[in-house]
Amino acid sequence: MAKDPVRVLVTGAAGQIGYAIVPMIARGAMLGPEQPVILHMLDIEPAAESLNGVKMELIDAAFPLLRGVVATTDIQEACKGVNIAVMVGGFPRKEGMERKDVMSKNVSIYKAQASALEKNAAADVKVLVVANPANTNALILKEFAPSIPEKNITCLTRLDHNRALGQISEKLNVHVGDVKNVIIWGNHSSTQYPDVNHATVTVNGGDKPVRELVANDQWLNTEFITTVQQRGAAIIKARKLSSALSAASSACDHIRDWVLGTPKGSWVSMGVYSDGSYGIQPGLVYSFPVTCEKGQWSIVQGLKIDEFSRGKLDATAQELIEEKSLAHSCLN
Ligand SMILES: NC(=O)c1ccc[n+]([C@@H]2O[C@H](COP(=O)([O-])OP(=O)(O)OC[C@H]3O[C@@H](n4cnc5c(N)ncnc54)[C@H](O)[C@@H]3O)[C@@H](O)[C@H]2O)c1
Ligand SMILES: O=C(O)C[C@H](O)C(=O)O
Repeated sequence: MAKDPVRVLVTGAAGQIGYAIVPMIARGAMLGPEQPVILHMLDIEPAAESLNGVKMELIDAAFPLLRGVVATTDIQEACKGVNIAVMVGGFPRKEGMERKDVMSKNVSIYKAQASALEKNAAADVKVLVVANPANTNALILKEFAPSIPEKNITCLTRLDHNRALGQISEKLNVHVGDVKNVIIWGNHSSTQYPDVNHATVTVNGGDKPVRELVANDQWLNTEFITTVQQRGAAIIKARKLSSALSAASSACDHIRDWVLGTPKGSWVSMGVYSDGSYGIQPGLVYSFPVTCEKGQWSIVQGLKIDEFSRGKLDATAQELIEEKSLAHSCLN
């Protein structure tokens, strides 16, 4: 039997990530090759004409899975009945800025859009916040949309996760698809902790620890970590624009695994509302290792955290505590 279409909202759809992600969604990269979709695209008034151009291109691309396009500058209309909301709308940082430098502009957008989502979206809407500062924007959205279950509001750290997989694959000269179970802990910022202590590579049908294969703790504990932490800044320096195709692709990965499930034996990183796991205080949106099944994520429990990692987990939590109070002061 033909499946009913799923309504997917992309905010900031006339921007860079928007332009990269809408064809991916319309081709099935987010919800699978059998799932029809209706795209809801939101942008602001000055971008209305450009947004309409994106709609024209979507029609011209004749995607068989695409069953409709709503392109609007009206937030209420954009949110009507959406099942998935990918929140990209906002302002990107420029060279020399930290992601929290776009805080005051972006958190107020998330406060305003929270109530529109709450009022208009499907009751079980799954929300992914991409715009920076992603964890704190997601937290603000959660606080101002109290009727959306907290488990349904997440932020993107899958890009950092994929960057970590990419660095290991390059170092070991192995296929990236054979590397798994890296972890991004904490904030999508330069304090995030990319952790390879539980990561493995499939070699001759068996899983071998990344630490054993790399055999260079000095590199893993220094350069590897800073490369992943600073990758967003390196892309901005090179392109003069922040990452877009990799962000769009990772956002599709995030939703796909959340909805369709993570492969057996592997986990991914997602920014989720903390429940106190690993000693991270509740009340923060923090990136954890998660597995997903039947549309629900759960934090992987029981991983051993050594002293080096403990310090890093706590430092990025501390930054999120500070961002949270800065965000609240921007909203007052
Ligand atoms: N979490 C991540 O891994 C990650 C990765 C890359 C980029 N980002 C962030 O994603 C965001 C978007 O990046 P981009 O490169 O696409 O930027 P962009 O400037 O190209 O596009 C952003 C779009 O959002 C629109 N917009 C602004 N205010 C809006 C509002 N109130 N409602 C709806 N739309 C609005 C703008 O008009 C623009 O079209 C930035 O904040 C960037 O820092 C996050
Ligand atoms: O670094 C940025 O500002 C953009 C994005 O968050 C990224 O990680 O590429």
